[in-house]
Amino acid sequence: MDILKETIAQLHAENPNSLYATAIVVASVVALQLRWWQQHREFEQVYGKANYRPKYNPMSPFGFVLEDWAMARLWRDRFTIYRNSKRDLITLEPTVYGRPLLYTNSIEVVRQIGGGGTPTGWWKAPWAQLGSLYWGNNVLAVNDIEWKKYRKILQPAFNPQMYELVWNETQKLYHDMIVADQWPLLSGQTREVIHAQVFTQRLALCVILSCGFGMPLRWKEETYVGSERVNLDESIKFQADNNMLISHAPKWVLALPTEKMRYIAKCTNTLRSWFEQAIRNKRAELAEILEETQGDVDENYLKKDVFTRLVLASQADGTNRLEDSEIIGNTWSMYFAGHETTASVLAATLCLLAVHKEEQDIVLEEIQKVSEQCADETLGFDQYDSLVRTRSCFVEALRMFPAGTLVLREAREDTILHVPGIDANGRATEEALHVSKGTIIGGDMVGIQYNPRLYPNPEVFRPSRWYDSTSDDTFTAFSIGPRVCIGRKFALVEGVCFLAHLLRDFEVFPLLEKGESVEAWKERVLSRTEIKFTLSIADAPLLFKRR
Ligand code: HEM
Repeated sequence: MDILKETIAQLHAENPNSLYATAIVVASVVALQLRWWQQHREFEQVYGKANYRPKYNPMSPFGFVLEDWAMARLWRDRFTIYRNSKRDLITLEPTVYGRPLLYTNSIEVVRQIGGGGTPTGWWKAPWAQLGSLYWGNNVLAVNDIEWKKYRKILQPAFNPQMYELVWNETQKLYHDMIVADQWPLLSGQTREVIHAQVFTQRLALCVILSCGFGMPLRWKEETYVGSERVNLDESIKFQADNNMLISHAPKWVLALPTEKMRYIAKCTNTLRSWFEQAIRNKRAELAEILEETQGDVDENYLKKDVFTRLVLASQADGTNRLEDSEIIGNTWSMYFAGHETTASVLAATLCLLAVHKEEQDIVLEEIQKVSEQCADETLGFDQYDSLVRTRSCFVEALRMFPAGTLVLREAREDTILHVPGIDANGRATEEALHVSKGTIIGGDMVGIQYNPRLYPNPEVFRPSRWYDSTSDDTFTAFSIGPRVCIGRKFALVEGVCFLAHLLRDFEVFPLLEKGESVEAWKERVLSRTEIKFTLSIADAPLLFKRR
């Protein structure tokens, strides 16, 4: 306030006409404040007094910059924010900046809002998708006919052949990693890893490149692209970490001559060159195949991988045709959705197993038993279904650290939501809540995974909750309904294969700092997350001992 007064006084001194300017500034501030106040009043009239008051709207740029996307606070308060609400829904009213919105920790509500394939009901509002639309329209960000078109192009690539490839590629990369990074080979030898994410991210990048895009990469292979001499892995990571800034900041901010902005430009150019080159190469490959087969291309080739299908669609006629920007947008969304997410969950699984020796023993017993039934003890994709306990550890870690944090939707019309809850006598209830057009709701994936109605004692790492899962739909952290994660099985196969190989060869322990107890390690590692576009465990310091 003092700064405002000083600025006004200075303006007056320098120029008497500044009175008009001052009046305009003050009127704008008052109008904004009134608008803010009116929005909040209307919201309270419809949905009742706020249950939760963070400073900023979690999805706003302010929330992102000033409070680690304010999601950090939702993570910190995950055991308490829904406690005083009788229904699995709260009203969240920012006290400093941003529109009020609803938040839910009910998977049943997510099922109702999670569509996006119809022109009515709930949708992914374009204002909330700026971060995902930077590279072009894509399946993650759009709605209605466009979404259906992308999903129809991409879905056939997610087939048993692809999952088998994911398994084989993960297995190959694991062995590559052991040799290239010189992991110990003699029993009892150890390896200290300060950030397990370094190798889980490399794995996830190589697997998505190979199985999603048909571009195999060896563990140590360099991925320099174009003239900028920036590594591809690094560019993707930097882009993802700074996505909010890149997609929301005005052009002049990105052109500022600071080190960070120059590096952002380099990473963006690297990725753009890579996308353009990849499209050119794929078009050339397709032309050759069409010539060789005289247009009679094998059905399996047409389902081959996501990238082939996207480039093929750019040669289609009519409404199914894709522009280059749509190929790039969809390629980016696959990278983004399929890379960091899986890598984060793998790191979290290893951390949780490091401090739950009893669970590690259960998994080892399963892996050894299943291996014994294989020729040469080589685990193949056929064994995936038998590794139930290994998969359960991955899914339980995903529950505790849900990499996809938010299913965000806006009501396109007045509608009714059926919201579950529990009454004062502990009986299950269901409320029909009238929701007005324009209301925003966040399907809070952290809230859902820690909802005691869905997962009793949610703070406990208990993989056995998943032993009897007969349907993938029970893995709620991948969302639910028509817009369920398209890469769900891809991530599960990659995670299980890598864990089965690593845990068969190595015992994992927490890597303690000097004088640190295991309890202190748990506090340092398991209670801190990093939330950018995805949620991940902040650090994963581990010690691996060769069995
Ligand atoms: C553990 C790993 C993963 C987690 C936790 C995860 C989580 C999610 C969630 C929660 C959604 C719903 C988002 C929304 O509706 O707003 C989603 C959608 C999506 N995911 Fe995943 N995902 C993972 C791995 C993958 C992989 C490996 C791929 C690709 C190979 C992928 C591709 C996608 C795509 C394209 C969508 C958009 C689907 C649509 O809207 O139709 N994800 N994911």
